[in-house]
Amino acid sequence: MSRPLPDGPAPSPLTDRFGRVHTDLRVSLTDRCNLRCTYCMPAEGLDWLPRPELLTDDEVVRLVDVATRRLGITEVRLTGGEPLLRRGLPGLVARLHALPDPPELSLTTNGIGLARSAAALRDAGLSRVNVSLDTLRPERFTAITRRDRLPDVLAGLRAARTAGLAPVKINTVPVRGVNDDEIGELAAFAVEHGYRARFIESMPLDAQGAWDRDRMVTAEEILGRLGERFDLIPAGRRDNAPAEEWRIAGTDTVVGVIASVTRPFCGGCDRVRLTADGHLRNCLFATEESDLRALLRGGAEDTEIEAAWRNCIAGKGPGHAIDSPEFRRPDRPMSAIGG
Ligand SMILES: Nc1nc2c(ncn2[C@@H]2O[C@H](COP(=O)(O)OP(=O)(O)OP(=O)(O)O)[C@@H](O)[C@H]2O)c(=O)[nH]1
Ligand SMILES: C[S@@+](CC[C@H](N)C(=O)[O-])C[C@H]1O[C@@H](n2cnc3c(N)ncnc32)[C@H](O)[C@@H]1O
Ligand code: SF4
Ligand code: SF4
Repeated sequence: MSRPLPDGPAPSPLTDRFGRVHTDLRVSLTDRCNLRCTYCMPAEGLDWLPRPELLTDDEVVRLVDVATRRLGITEVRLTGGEPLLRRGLPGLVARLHALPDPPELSLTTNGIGLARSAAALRDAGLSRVNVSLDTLRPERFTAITRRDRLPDVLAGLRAARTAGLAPVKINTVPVRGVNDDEIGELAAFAVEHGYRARFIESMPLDAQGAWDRDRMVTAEEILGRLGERFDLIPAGRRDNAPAEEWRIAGTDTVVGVIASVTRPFCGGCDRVRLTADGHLRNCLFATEESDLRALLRGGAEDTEIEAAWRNCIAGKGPGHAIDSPEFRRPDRPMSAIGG
């Protein structure tokens, strides 16, 4: 939505050739991670970006400033890799919150370290947080993430709720034969503790290229599992958000399904992504990027950054083509794009 500015014209919307208006920016703050989820990256990790290649805090703030003042971006989600690994994150959040046209700020995290930082992040201006959790069973957690950190994640969830980073949403990627039998339990856990639960179809974006459609648990199956245990009342979809949502009858708990593969929502896509090394991507599955870091470090004016951004969005395709024979994985995996 266009908003008037105290010192200039309202930003003109960031519209692509299909008429989709982009208001949601996802910013990856690092490609590093302290977990090794099997559906995301290999046990040995990846060749992390060298630190000088990462955008500095000043550079992130400058790009978000341009995006909010000139391009109509209203929401910014901080992600990664694991964004809580970024040093001084509350300070960066505070700077983004203090911009002339501050966006709504949210965070997607694996929750490790959130127990320590939730209150500081809220005080800095973070609105809400989504925490990834694939199982409630310690041994299974270690098998899925290759790290023994379940208590840290649960403590992070509690701290986020206590800090009022609401709603706290849990993101679960069910994998057949691994944790798909826990869908009902995870939803019951959300009811008991006042979280929202979302179940995500896995996508061919793991770094090892091992994604297998047959191991992906479909939205239909997820809803079948939930339906065995609960009555679900449709709650619709919030604007262009990926999650279709239901309220669990007799509770205030909302559960969602993100069916990127079997029920793609590309027709309403309002997202653009900035990688940790400053490359703009018009789609999770984009095969081309626009190097904003080179512009920044070359001394570009705001107008040049704005033009590059609009040009990137102008080249956006209709959506992913996971089911097409021509489908080609992007060069970067999910953890390096910013999920
Ligand atoms: N295909 C596709 N999937 C997406 C996109 N954005 C998010 N997702 C999927 O949704 C999952 C959860 O993303 P989150 O980072 O929690 O963000 P979100 O669901 O947009 O967050 P809310 O604003 O709280 O609804 C990701 O892991 C992706 O699998 C997108 O633009 N395209
Ligand atoms: C890439 S992670 C980055 C943020 C943080 N490390 C986390 O796990 O929340 C963002 C989201 O992507 C999801 N994700 C990772 N690999 C995925 C895949 N192959 N398909 C679908 N979602 C995936 C994770 O479950 C998580 O909810
Ligand atoms: S899903 Fe998130 S926590 Fe898991 S390995 Fe990927 S980036 Fe790390
Ligand atoms: S796959 Fe691309 S076009 Fe489709 S919703 Fe995701 S980012 Fe948007």
